[in-house]
Amino acid sequence: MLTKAPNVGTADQGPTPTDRNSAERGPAERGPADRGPADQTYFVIDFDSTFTKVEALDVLGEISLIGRPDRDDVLNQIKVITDRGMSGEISLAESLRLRLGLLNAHRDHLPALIETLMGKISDSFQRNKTFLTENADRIYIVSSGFKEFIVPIVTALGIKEEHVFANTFEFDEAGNITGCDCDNPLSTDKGKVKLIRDLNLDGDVYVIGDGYTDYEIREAGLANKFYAFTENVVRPKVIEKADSISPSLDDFLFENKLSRSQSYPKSRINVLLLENVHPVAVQLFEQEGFNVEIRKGALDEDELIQAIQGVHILGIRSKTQVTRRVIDSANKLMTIGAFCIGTNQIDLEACTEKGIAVFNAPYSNTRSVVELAIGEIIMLIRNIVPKSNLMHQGVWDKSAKNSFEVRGKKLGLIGYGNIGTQLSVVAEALGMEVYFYDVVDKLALGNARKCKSLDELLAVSDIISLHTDGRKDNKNLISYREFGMMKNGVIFLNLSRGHIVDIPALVDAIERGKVAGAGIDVFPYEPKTNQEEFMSDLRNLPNVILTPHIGGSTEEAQENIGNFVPGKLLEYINNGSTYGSVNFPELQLPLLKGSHRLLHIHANVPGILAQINNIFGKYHINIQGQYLKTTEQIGYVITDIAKDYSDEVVQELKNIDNTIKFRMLY
Ligand SMILES: NC(=O)c1ccc[n+]([C@@H]2O[C@H](COP(=O)([O-])OP(=O)(O)OC[C@H]3O[C@@H](n4cnc5c(N)ncnc54)[C@H](O)[C@@H]3O)[C@@H](O)[C@H]2O)c1
Ligand SMILES: O=C(O)[C@H](O)COP(=O)(O)O
Repeated sequence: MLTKAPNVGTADQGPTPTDRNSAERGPAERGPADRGPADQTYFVIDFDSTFTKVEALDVLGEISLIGRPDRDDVLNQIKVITDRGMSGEISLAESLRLRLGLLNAHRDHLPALIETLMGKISDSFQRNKTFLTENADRIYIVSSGFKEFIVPIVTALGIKEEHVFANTFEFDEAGNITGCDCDNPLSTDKGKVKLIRDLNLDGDVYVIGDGYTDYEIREAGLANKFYAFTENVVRPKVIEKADSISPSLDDFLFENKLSRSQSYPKSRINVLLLENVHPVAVQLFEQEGFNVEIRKGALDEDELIQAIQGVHILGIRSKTQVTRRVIDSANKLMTIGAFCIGTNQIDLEACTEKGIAVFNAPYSNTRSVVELAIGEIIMLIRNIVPKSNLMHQGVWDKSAKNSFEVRGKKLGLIGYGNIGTQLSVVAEALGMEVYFYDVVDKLALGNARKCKSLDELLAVSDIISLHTDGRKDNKNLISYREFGMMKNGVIFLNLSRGHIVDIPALVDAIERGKVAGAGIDVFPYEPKTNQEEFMSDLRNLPNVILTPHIGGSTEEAQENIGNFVPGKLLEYINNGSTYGSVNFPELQLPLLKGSHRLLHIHANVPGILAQINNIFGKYHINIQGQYLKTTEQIGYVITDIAKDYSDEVVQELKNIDNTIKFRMLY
């Protein structure tokens, strides 16, 4: 059932994963409680590389040095000096003096500088304008930069001008910047310390910045905590001094339970990508602000159990076995992306029971498999492999014996899904007669003929290609009996899943000449990494093409998958949409705008929706949109509500019997 209400729009939210059974106080539980700071709490915020993504004097140099032949060289010198000053290697006063000397800047350069900086405000500061505005009384910008450009930038986000403490430029009569006001403590070493001492803030002080001079405030005992801000720049020397690291302002606000734009800071979302997933996927997750860890090969069960701790999003390909033990031990896992078609390597039942949504890429590599199958069919029926091997040994064996055209041959496809049907069409274009057998009644494409049974297909085909899915029941689908039913000299291909073919039976059929040529891409056991030796009785048999599970391994397919799967995972994480999930009720949700979205995953038993709505009724909460979909095992209810609600509502929703997972998005 799907119920829907209007007026739901966009939002930029992170997830708030909460496992009902988890003892840990999860972020979802914090949502409505996250309000303003206690009285007499002050936030001291740095400007360059914290409030903005850049160092303003670097940008000023880019403007003021335009046309100078040594521009790049001078800019580089400025950057080096900035970094040395920021990490405490040289004094602040020295760093300022050196940089101003190199800049050759003029008053007329300032409007362009301000315009550039306006576009370089740190993303998380832009997102949290409401926090900055609502708490303007307690926020101080303290910087060794210059008021001339800081004030217009920070006041645009609600900061009070009188709370901006920074240097001021000195100009000569012609408007050239000649230096800075030397009486300002911020132009001197430990200037921020002097300033904060003079401010005499009466309460708790939290300092957020990327530089050593920010840490000095804490070192002097004038702040409760120093947060190293790493959204734009990571300075190891500063980090090692910090009480805490804030990869974004959202993270800082989350840590301090303050109201913020994201329900859960994206910088806290951990992604683990295994098996050489395409770099475009890494990029997509990083652009989103997630932490991404990548590993080249697959992991075994114990390794994965270790690696998955704290991971919210797992990305794998066909090799990694995600067993029930792995799922049971995953403490934060919300979703799994199979960067391939097959999902037989994942215990989907265990995932569903734990409320973990699984996605795959059902189409992105199908064409690649089809092309490889066609290529192999031609190579095998022409007996090319032995001929090529002989040529490498210097043997010239020109003959037409056992070499045939594919035109007019009968191709039997077992499994007529996304790959089987495409292969059917391409094979017909080459003049082959296509037969197929599928357990599901499928529409025949082109002139393909449907077989009533597997046996019928086995008996009629000159070439047999396997394209069934990897469900457990298909283990040894093709064994001694099936090879026995095939024509003598059949060409046999398996580019689907290794366990579907009984390898001893295949070896026997090849050795007896029943199978004249075989193309095998998938194996019951496959090496975990490229370093592991491939062991198989299929090695060194005549006219057998062995490939290392590369049916879908083309640049095009991998890039397509690398784009497709993160798209699905991000929609789920950011919006709750499950469209395309292989184990969850599928819901394509509208983007969220202006409301809070509560996502409730539960065992599919009667009465849960009524219980959820009773709670909303009890607390007089107006539902702006509600969506429900169920599968046999689970139900997924999404409710968009107005922002104002209490902790009790969340607690009661989580306490409903049979709740599997609950999270909130805003
Ligand atoms: N070698 C590779 O690199 C590579 C790449 C992509 C896909 N694959 C594998 O190829 C296979 C096919 O992929 P797809 O995208 O076409 O899958 P699909 O799900 O679209 O199609 C599979 C078809 O097989 C049918 N089927 C299942 N069991 C059957 C049986 N016992 N007898 C007859 N029909 C049966 C299903 O009804 C379905 O129509 C999958 O196993 C997939 O994992 C391998
Ligand atoms: O299921 C698939 O798509 C194929 O088997 C390809 O798997 P891979 O991504 O591990 O190569």
